[in-house]
Amino acid sequence: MKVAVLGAAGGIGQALSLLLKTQLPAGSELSLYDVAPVVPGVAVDLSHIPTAVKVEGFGKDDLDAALAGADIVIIPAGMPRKPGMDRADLFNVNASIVKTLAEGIVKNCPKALVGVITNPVNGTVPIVAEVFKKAGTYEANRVFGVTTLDVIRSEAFIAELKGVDVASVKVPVIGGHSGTTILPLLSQVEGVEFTAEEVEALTPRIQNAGTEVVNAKAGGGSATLSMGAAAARFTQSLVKGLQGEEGVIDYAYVAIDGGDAAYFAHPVRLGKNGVEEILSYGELSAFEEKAKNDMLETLNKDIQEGIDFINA
Ligand SMILES: NC(=O)C1=CN([C@@H]2O[C@H](COP(=O)(O)OP(=O)(O)OC[C@H]3O[C@@H](n4cnc5c(N)ncnc54)[C@H](O)[C@@H]3O)[C@@H](O)[C@H]2O)C=CC1
Ligand SMILES: O=C([O-])CC(=O)C(=O)O
Repeated sequence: MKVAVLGAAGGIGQALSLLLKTQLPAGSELSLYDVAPVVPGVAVDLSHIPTAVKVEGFGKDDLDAALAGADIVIIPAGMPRKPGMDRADLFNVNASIVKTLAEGIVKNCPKALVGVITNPVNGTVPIVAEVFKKAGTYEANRVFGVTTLDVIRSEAFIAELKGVDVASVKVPVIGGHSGTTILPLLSQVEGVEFTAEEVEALTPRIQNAGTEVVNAKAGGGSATLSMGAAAARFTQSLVKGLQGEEGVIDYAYVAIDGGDAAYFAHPVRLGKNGVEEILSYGELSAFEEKAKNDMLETLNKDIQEGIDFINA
């Protein structure tokens, strides 16, 4: 199993790479790519951790070698937010970074499963898909926007609010990955009940949790450690699917035919080809149904911006 992390020297990239070095199956290869000159050092540093995962670092001119034969590519490359910015404000800088990296994937590992972390995820996932379409290598089941941070935050906040064991909390989160497009389905959380007031307070807390971190870091970036943990958890789901494990279900922002929008976070069953089945997110409460309908205009605009970036 070869896993490539593109943007591996950054805040998320380093946290994720550390977790992958300690969690990937024995015999895996971890390929670290970044344009920052520190990346070979990150690889040497990680290589001193005694696990059976081989780590190699690749600098800015070595994207081809970093990607050659990769089974999974995770992309946290790009600029993070500062206080006062929306994720959409990152589009201009990050769109071209994601485009370049997607072109590298087309050339070197067109069958890889690709997890996009770079914001704005609502628009960067369509960019990857459009690059693959242009090259004739697109398979919708292999491209994912990583929304796991919304899921793990929901788990943490609910366990804290309700005083329950966090390991027992499971929270579906659907939609996109910015503001109101993030929709936690609190009505479906088993074993806990929420009052209407709790739903009205907790839903925006989850939607604005990224901003909570951006403001607390006061200009020093956005979530990196929790995102590293989230991305490691999602990568493990992809790995388990590739290894043929049965019943691997996770949430991700994926292309949907005839769904709420062209891309929408759903529960998906993962397997040897990535998404084996897009599962229904089930019944929504009246509050959730309204929140879903209200978000679609923003989400569709974000998606179109990504599509237009490649095709305009
Ligand atoms: N999907 C999600 O839930 C989340 C997404 N993010 C996003 O992840 C991205 C990265 O965030 P951080 O790691 O905090 O930023 P960072 O600035 O710490 O790291 C970004 C890394 O990307 C590298 N990079 C820039 N251009 C590159 C290129 N063309 N090829 C390879 N590497 C390149 C930089 O050298 C740097 O090492 C941001 O866009 C941020 O908004 C952050 C948190 C959560
Ligand atoms: O808020 C940001 O800019 C980073 C992010 O996507 C998150 O933490 O959910």
